[in-house]
Amino acid sequence: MRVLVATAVPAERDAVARAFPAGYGGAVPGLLAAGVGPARAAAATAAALTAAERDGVPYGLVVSAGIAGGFAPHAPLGSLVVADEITSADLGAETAEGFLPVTELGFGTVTHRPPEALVRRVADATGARAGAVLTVSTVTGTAERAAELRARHPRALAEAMEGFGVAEAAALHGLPVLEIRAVSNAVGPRDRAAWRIGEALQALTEGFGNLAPVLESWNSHDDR
Ligand SMILES: O=C(O)c1cccc(C(=O)CC[C@H]2O[C@@H](n3cnc4c(=O)[nH]cnc43)[C@H](O)[C@@H]2O)c1
Repeated sequence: MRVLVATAVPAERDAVARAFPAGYGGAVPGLLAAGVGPARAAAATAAALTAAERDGVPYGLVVSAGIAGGFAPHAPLGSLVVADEITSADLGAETAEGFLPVTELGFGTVTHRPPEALVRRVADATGARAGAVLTVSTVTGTAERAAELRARHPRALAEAMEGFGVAEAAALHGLPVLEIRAVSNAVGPRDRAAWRIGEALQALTEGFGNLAPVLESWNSHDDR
């Protein structure tokens, strides 16, 4: 089964690629730097999946991967998280009574759920914490917004900007999805000096190194 790993930027793609050095004996995933944000990620991932199908080499699993903000104290800097739900946190309507997700407006979806058994295997193999990973179009920059998101999503471990878009593309192609993130900063007040992007990229490389046998041995029938 072929695996497509979609990151946002080339630095994340290259961090994943370092887990599969020249001479690596197993299957190397397809790697795509899809761009930042859910819309760009969805469009680029859908295009890659369509091209692979057209060329007769379809993918069987799609992975959204990269760095993320972690909700303290649940996801510390440098740690890995794996999504057991991929939820769009800002797709909906603001009302006087608070935020309403699009599902409560009568359309769409706001959550995709990766295969449970695969999430467990990823967590066991990498030490990643499993929980909700939120997709946002605006990076959180205040403690108030961080608290509001956690109040609405008490299981949230991290926020990033692409997972839901990648998951929408995978779903349109009838494919399972995973989201794996390495925490580069805390969700909350903006503090660029506190970002640990290098450490997070290193954690991503190590995580994918440990993950490789899991991805190679998993097939979607395991979860049915
Ligand atoms: O300017 C800022 O204050 C700021 C804070 C955190 C991240 C950014 C980015 O532009 C990175 C976006 C990029 O990285 C992922 N990412 C990393 N940390 C976060 C976060 O705390 N919230 C949302 N996304 C994050 C994201 O998936 C993008 O690909 C700027």
